[in-house]
Amino acid sequence: MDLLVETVEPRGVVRLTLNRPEVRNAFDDRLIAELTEAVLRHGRDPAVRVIVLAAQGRAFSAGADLGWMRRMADFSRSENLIDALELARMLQVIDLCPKPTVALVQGVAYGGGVGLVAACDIALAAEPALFCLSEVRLGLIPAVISPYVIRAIGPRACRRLFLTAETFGAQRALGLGLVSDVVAADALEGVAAAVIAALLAGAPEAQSEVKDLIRLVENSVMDEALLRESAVRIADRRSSDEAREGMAAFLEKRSPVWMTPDPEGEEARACFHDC
Ligand SMILES: C/C(=C\C(=O)SCCNC(=O)CCNC(=O)[C@H](O)C(C)(C)COP(=O)(O)OP(=O)(O)OC[C@H]1O[C@@H](n2cnc3c(N)ncnc32)[C@H](O)[C@@H]1OP(=O)(O)O)CC(=O)O
Repeated sequence: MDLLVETVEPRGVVRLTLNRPEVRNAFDDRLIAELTEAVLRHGRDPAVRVIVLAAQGRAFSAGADLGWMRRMADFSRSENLIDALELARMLQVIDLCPKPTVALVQGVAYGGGVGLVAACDIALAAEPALFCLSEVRLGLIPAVISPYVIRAIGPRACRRLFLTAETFGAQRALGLGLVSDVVAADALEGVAAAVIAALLAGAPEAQSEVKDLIRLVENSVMDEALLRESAVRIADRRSSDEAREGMAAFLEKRSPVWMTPDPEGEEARACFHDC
């Protein structure tokens, strides 16, 4: 399997591991299809609370598989377009996933690998991680990844990094906003566990709505309609079951009990997580 899919502890966490270490986890059409399907399926599953994206071996991802890209070069324009749209869809599915996504970047991320990092909500990078938007050195362009990378680090930094294709380390990635944290290599799993615990303590529907709201703000100009929309959302949220439970738990000095639908969809099930 090019993608390992595991349900791991604590309950509610799914770990997706890129598993093509022999090509530094470069993704071809098969891995793209597997990753897209896995994120879609687990993103819809009410029992899943957090999706972790990790990688096997010493690289996080060398981006698009250049053997596959080279083969595609001999196909027609429309076949290339269909193929490129699948790559674009994979990033969009990760970006729009209603569950929090956490990338564990333990090694190099090149080209499309940087796109994967940028599309996740949270990215933890281990010190040896190296990043490169290498496309122009290959005569390619960072195209389908650009919306996510430009959103993460802004157009000024993108001009520098897209045009020079220079490599940069985890600390610079942190300064640019490409990753959320930099940790020592041997601390990556421990920090990930702490972040996952914090995510599990939050209310699932509220987290999904937060992601939606961030997207709305990112895609809007700061106008009256946006201010009103954000007010409408919190007004509605206050009376939601989750908010009632969260506020009651605080006032009663206890941990909240988040309700999630049964995985079979038959009955509501209480899901308790320690804060
Ligand atoms: C998404 C879009 C575009 C892209 O993503 S374009 C691709 C961008 N990626 C790159 O430029 C990375 C190219 N690879 C490297 O520079 C290096 O391999 C590395 C990632 C820095 C790792 O170096 P290391 O020394 O650890 O490993 P090797 O170079 O010896 O590679 C081992 C093995 O893996 C093969 N390989 C590496 N990367 C790829 C790749 N991207 N595709 C296919 N194969 C790859 C390499 O050839 C070696 O194979 P051997 O058979 O063992 O020789 C477009 C958009 O945004 O729209």
